[in-house]
Amino acid sequence: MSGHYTVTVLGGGAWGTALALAMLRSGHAVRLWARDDESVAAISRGENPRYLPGIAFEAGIDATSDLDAAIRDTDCVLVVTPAQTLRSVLTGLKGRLAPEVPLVLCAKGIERDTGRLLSDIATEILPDNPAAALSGPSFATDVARGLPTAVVVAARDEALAAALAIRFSGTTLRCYSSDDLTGVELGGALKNVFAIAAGAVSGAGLGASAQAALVTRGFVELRRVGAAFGARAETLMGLSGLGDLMLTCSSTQSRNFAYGMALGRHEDLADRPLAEGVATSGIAARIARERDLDAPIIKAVAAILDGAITINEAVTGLMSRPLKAEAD
Ligand SMILES: NC(=O)C1=CN([C@@H]2O[C@H](COP(=O)(O)OP(=O)(O)OC[C@H]3O[C@@H](n4cnc5c(N)ncnc54)[C@H](O)[C@@H]3O)[C@@H](O)[C@H]2O)C=CC1
Ligand SMILES: O=C(CO)COP(=O)(O)O
Repeated sequence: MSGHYTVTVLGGGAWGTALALAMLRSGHAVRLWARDDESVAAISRGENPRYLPGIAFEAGIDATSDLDAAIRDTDCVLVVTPAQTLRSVLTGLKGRLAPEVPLVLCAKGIERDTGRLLSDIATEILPDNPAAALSGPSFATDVARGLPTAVVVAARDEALAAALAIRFSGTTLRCYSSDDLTGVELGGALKNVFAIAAGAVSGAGLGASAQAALVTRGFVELRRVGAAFGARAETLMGLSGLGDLMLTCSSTQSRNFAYGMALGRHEDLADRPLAEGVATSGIAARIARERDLDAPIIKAVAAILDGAITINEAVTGLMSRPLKAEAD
């Protein structure tokens, strides 16, 4: 896996910038496409004050707002815009991106209107480009600062996943590989819903014991939903699943956890940073209903966000469910 490799990152937010830096530090030529000139100029200067305030980074990312220039003769495209924008971003690549160039999906979510996983959207729109996903416990600020981080790169083609993981890994980013694309995608998408729930428990002052119970039972739901999608249990016990739950269900650095905290404290929820779990909770609850899956926490988060129930009512509902064996 040696030789010159060009990586294109689509998205100039926190995670796009951090991954571009990680790719640069792994020795690749890196282009970053952002839709606004302000971000392009800032990233070229070595900063991204809007999304990574206070972090100065090395020069070397070739930032541009010209999509064709960004994808020309590239070896790999990392798609790092929010999950609900993936369809429009990939549609913009149609007829422009060379076939066979892998698409590495780095957002964490499920399409709100269709319930589709991001790799399904990619395969629908760009069937000639193999889809992969990168996920795991990784705050953009940590990665941008060069702190040690481990993630998983998944593709249905095991050899592709392994090749990408080797390419992407560097001294501070360690990439494991997996052929369980569905499991890796679901782990990343659903942990955001549980992070909102954990944040709400914290914000509402319900105690550390309740928070631990919530995350543990959330993990059970993740495994149930995962099984319905054909995800492997061991994948969900890995970095994109348990690992990301541990990170984002316990840290105010997580935007989803912080969103939940604000919810629990009855703070204003307008104009907050991106919290992917908001969109994912509604569609995940719908999927659970349609497939008759036992997912009370997911459904409670969706109902709270819809304004259908309060946090107190959700807690009462969860605590008064029929008693049963833990393993059921
Ligand atoms: N920030 C983090 O620590 C991590 C984020 N992620 C995931 O990465 C994805 C992106 O998150 P962030 O970069 O953190 O969000 P962000 O809010 O920091 O940045 C989003 C970027 O996408 C751009 N964007 C939005 N809509 C667009 C469109 N239609 N076309 C082109 N560009 C568009 C925005 O201008 C902005 O530059 C999310 O799914 C998130 O869950 C995953 C791991 C870590
Ligand atoms: O996915 C993340 C870390 O792995 C980032 O979490 P937030 O989007 O909640 O900030």
